[in-house]
Order: sequence, then structure tokens, then C-alpha cells
Amino acid sequence: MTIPTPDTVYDVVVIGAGPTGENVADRAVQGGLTAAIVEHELVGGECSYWACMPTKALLRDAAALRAARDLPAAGRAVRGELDPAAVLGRRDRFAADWNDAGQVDWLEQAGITLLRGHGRIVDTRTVAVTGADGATTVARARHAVVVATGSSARIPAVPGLAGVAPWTSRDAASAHHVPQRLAIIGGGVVGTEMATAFGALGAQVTLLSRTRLLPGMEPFAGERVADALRTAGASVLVDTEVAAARRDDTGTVRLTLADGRIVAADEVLVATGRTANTKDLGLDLLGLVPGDWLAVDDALAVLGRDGTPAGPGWLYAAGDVNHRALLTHQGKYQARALGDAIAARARGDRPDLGAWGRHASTADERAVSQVVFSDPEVASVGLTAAAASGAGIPVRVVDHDLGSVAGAALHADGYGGQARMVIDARRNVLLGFTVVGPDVAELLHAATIAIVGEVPLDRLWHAVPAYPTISEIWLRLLEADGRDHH
Ligand SMILES: Cc1cc2nc3c(=O)[nH]c(=O)nc-3n(C[C@H](O)[C@H](O)[C@H](O)COP(=O)(O)OP(=O)(O)OC[C@H]3O[C@@H](n4cnc5c(N)ncnc54)[C@H](O)[C@@H]3O)c2cc1C
Ligand SMILES: NC(=O)c1ccc[n+]([C@@H]2O[C@H](COP(=O)([O-])OP(=O)(O)OC[C@H]3O[C@@H](n4cnc5c(N)ncnc54)[C@H](O)[C@@H]3O)[C@@H](O)[C@H]2O)c1
Repeated sequence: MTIPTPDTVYDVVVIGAGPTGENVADRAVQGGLTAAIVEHELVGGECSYWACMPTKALLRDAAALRAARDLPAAGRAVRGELDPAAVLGRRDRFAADWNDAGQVDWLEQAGITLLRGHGRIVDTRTVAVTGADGATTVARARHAVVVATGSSARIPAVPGLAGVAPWTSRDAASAHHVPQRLAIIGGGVVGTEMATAFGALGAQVTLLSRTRLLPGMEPFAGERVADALRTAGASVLVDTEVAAARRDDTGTVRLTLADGRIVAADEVLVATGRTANTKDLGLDLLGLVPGDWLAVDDALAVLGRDGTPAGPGWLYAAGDVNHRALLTHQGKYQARALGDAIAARARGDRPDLGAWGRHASTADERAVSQVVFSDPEVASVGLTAAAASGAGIPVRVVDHDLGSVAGAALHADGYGGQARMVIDARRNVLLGFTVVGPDVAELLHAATIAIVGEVPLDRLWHAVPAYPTISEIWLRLLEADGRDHH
């Protein structure tokens, strides 16, 4: 093939302007480099328009209403029902009405050049950008090309499913009506959050999960969320598989389960995980398989099938596309490390890639934090007991009833919840923390700091939670663990 002549040259070319790509480019520019970012849809990516922001906006009013209803006087003061149109309207604002002008302005003030169009790697350090009008320009990178193309909803090969025009998370996040009956396939994070949201907005929800709910988390998390969904009127079927789907003449979708049961719904949301946005990126040129997740090393360099860098010294991948931790904040964390590392290399410095080093993404392995905004909320960081044991680490597991903490009892009548510490029994440091209950999201960061700081449990006894806050769960967990571990 002929090597295209570049139209423009930048120090760094980033493909994909989601939260990850934006932050790689920003850090590179702050490190003194020039950067271009290629985007074929909306600047801001999945998170801004079809994922984090709109889905949390769908959930927030219902959470506030529940909080009021869990108190006698506040509950009496709040008499009406949720107005779905008002919720959807506020959601529209949080999705910026699917207009990226604000984020384009941000790129401009950050000194990042936007190249609108589809990016494809066509040669070493070279990206062709094909615009909506079909015209192609070529951008060359002096130092690095970063793939930050994210992920899309994965539709499983269930017979008939594609034919019923199922909703993906994008359709749920941007819905302009609330279906009367919503069936959801998949009991992971999207499935449980959207079951919570659409149930609160008045849909009759059936959640179909092939495993227990939230299978990647401590088992009690999914159990409590399943109980609460059922109490709220949803039908939650676990350990079940959808065998076939069809839409009948009346428009009703009929899902046939493996055991022969039929679930009828007006819409079906498929929430069965993600697929990498790598199909049309020119990866075959580098010996990689289009459509695969991009394996990376500690420097986030893309690895070839033989385990060595596929674009030595110039090709990196960050965010969802490297499949390390499919979360906005973890993608942005990788982005900060990677953007800084690229700038450091450009200056001739060696990046600091040791554990917890400035340019390492150590937290991806040891301290991924996540909040599931279901009812009740689930907040977790680090390893579950099963993951730690699976990694061969001897652990102590300490559980405590969150409802018995004074601050929780004050927070809401009938407060129910649970917390777990997973402790490295050899080193006496925290490995993992999970908490489930109303309004626990903001409890999480204390645990994240304890894990990342590798704070010895002996010292944690000196971190005194204020009375009467829900954070007193920390004291109860420490007391349950005892003080004599050495
Ligand atoms: C329903 C839902 C809710 C979620 N809620 C949360 C949450 O509450 N908190 C949280 O932390 N995470 C949440 N996530 C996960 C979060 O959305 C992702 O982890 C995050 O968006 C990943 O960011 P990214 O920049 O890696 O990729 P993306 O946000 O997917 O951005 C990638 C960008 O690259 C562009 N692109 C792709 N290929 C090309 C190409 N060849 N040329 C040009 N442009 C290209 C895309 O158009 C897109 O703009 C949620 C996910 C879903 C599905
Ligand atoms: N609040 C948050 O942080 C948040 C919210 C939503 C999504 N996200 C992220 O987005 C990503 C995608 O979420 P997700 O819920 O789609 O994925 P997920 O991996 O969390 O859950 C997918 C679920 O679908 C099930 N599944 C897979 N194939 C199936 C099939 N054929 N039939 C039935 N079930 C099947 C899996 O067993 C799993 O339980 C996650 O990695 C998540 O971290 C985060």
C-alpha cells in the first residue's frame, strides 16, 4: 500500500473523544505536547450522552422520593407520584440534549484539536480520518497514537432477538417514553440500574438474569437488590436463560425462557455486557483481530498476539477498549497516567511504571471502585472475598449489619444494609470493601483511600468516624474483626 502523506502532524493523536480520550489529550497538552482527537459521533462519548450521566439522572428523582418516604413526616409531606415527563426532561438536560457544543468548547480551551470523522490506523503513527462527507485527511503523530474508542452494547445470539428491535442501554438511557411492560435480559450493572429506574417510572419490569444479580460483586449485594426490586413490584428471575424472542402482530414481545416459560413485554432491553469498538480501526495492519479487546501492558502499550507491543513505542490503548475496568473514572485514571507518560517520554524521561508509580495504573488491579445506583445502592472497591481467595491470598472476611449503626437508623426508618471488609490476613491491610444500603455511595471513598494507602488495620482504629454517621460502620467492622491480629 502507499503510505499516505500527512495533512497535519501532532505529537499525539487520540482516536475517540470519550472521557478517556479527552483526558489523555488534555494531559499530553498540559505536558507541553500538541494533540489532536478524532471523534466520529459526539465529543464526550458514551458516558455523557448514553451511559453514566443520563442513567443517573433517570434514577435520582426516585432516590430522593424514596428517601423522603422512608421518614414519617417527610413521607407525609410528599404525597404525589413521580412525573415521568419531568424526570425525562431533567435527563435530557444532563445529556446536554445530545449536543456536544459544550464539550467542543472545552477541547478548544484545553488546546486540543478536534478532527471530526472516523479514525483508522493506516500506517505507523498515522491515522486517516474520514468525515461524514466521505473526505479523508491524514494525521501523523510524532510520539503516540492512543486508541480510546470505548465499547458498545453486546447483543447475544438469541434466536429472534435481533428481529424484535431490542433496546440497548442507549435506547434506555435516551428513552422518551416509559414502556408499560419492560423485560430486561442481563442482571449486571445496567440491568439492575435500569430495572430500578424504569420500575420507579411506572413500568412493570421483568429482570431476567442467567446468574445471580451483580455476579461480579459480593453475593449479598445482588441478593439485597433482588429483594428490593421484588418488593417494589418487579419480577426478578435468576438462573434463567432466554431461548427465543419474537414480536407478535399486536407489537408484544414474547421471550421464551429455557424452561418453557413465556415473558410478555412491550420492549426488551438487552443488558448483557459490552463489545470492543475495534472493528474498523485498521488493527489488521498490526496483526490484531478487529473486534477484539486490546490487551495492554503496564504502560498501556497495545500488545500483539505474541504478547509483544504491536506498535512499539507509539501505540497505546486506554479506557473501556482495553477491558481492564469498564468505568469512566478508571478510564480517566488510566488517561492521566498515560498522557503524563507520553509527555515524559517526549521529554526524554523514563516513565515511573512501578506499583503505584506516577505513570502506572495499579488501581486497575487492586482498587477499582464502583457504585451501582440501584435501590439499595451498592458501593464496592478492591477485591471480593472470592476474588482474593481465588488469587491465593489468605483473607479474613468481616460482615456487619448496616441497619444497626445509629447513623443509619436515624437516616431512614427501617434502614436495611450490610457491609463487608476483606482483609489480607498476612499483611493486615484492607483488600476489599462492599457496602449495600440506601445512600451509601459517598461512603466508598474512605475504603478506597484505605486500600490504596495500604493503611494497616491497627492504624484504622485511630480513624474515628463521627457520631452519629453511617460511617460508624467502620468502627463496627473493626470491632467485629477484633484488635489482636499481628
Ligand atoms: C448504561 C451505562 C451506564 C453507565 N454508568 C456508569 C457510571 O455510572 N459510572 C461509570 O463510571 N461508568 C459507567 N458506565 C461505563 C462508562 O460509560 C464507560 O466506562 C465509559 O464511557 C468509557 O469511556 P471511554 O472514553 O473509554 O469510551 P467511550 O465513552 O465509549 O468513548 C469512546 C468514543 O470513541 C468514539 N469512537 C469509537 N471508534 C471511533 C473511531 N474509529 N473513530 C472516531 N471515533 C471513534 C466513540 O464515538 C466515542 O465517543 C456506564 C455504561 C453504560 C453502558
Ligand atoms: N454505575 C456504574 O458504575 C455502571 C452502570 C452501568 C454500566 N456500567 C459498566 O458498563 C459495563 C456494561 O454493563 P452491563 O450490565 O451490560 O454488563 P455486566 O458485565 O455488568 O453484566 C452483564 C450481565 O449479562 C449476563 N449475560 C451475558 N450474556 C447473557 C445472555 N446471553 N443471556 C442472559 N444474560 C447474559 C452476564 O452474566 C452478566 O450478568 C459494565 O462493565 C459496568 O461496569 C457501570
